[in-house]
Amino acid sequence: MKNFDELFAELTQKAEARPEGSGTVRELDAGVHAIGKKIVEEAAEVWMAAEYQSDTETAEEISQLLYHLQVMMLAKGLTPADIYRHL
Ligand SMILES: N=c1c2ncn([C@@H]3O[C@H](COP(=O)(O)OP(=O)(O)OP(=O)(O)O)[C@@H](O)[C@H]3O)c2ncn1[C@@H]1O[C@H](COP(=O)(O)O)[C@@H](O)[C@H]1O
Repeated sequence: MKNFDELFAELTQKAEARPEGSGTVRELDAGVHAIGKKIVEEAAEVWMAAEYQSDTETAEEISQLLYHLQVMMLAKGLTPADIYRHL
């Protein structure tokens, strides 16, 4: 189990090291447009899960949305601190 900051640190490291087989590297290479589409898709899955599926499934979809938001943060050079200052 990891928290938001720990996942961001892991993804930052992946973006720098570019290990073979990393989905994060693949997604970053696809660019902001593709990442944005993934965010919209995952957000819709959160909505559908919240209305029609279990709390566990909803939590899983939310985790996937958070992951893709973090990939977008990396693509744009944003850090968690850039986000937290708006919360
Ligand atoms: N937390 C996640 C995570 N959440 C979601 N996803 C990806 O987001 C997609 C969501 O799955 P879905 O079933 O909703 O989508 P799908 O349409 O079936 O999948 P695709 O065909 O779009 O790939 C999958 O492709 C997952 O690989 C994630 N990919 C990686 N992580 C974590 O990120 C870290 C780095 O991962 P890598 O860069 O792949 O090493 C690891 O700790 C992973 O656990």
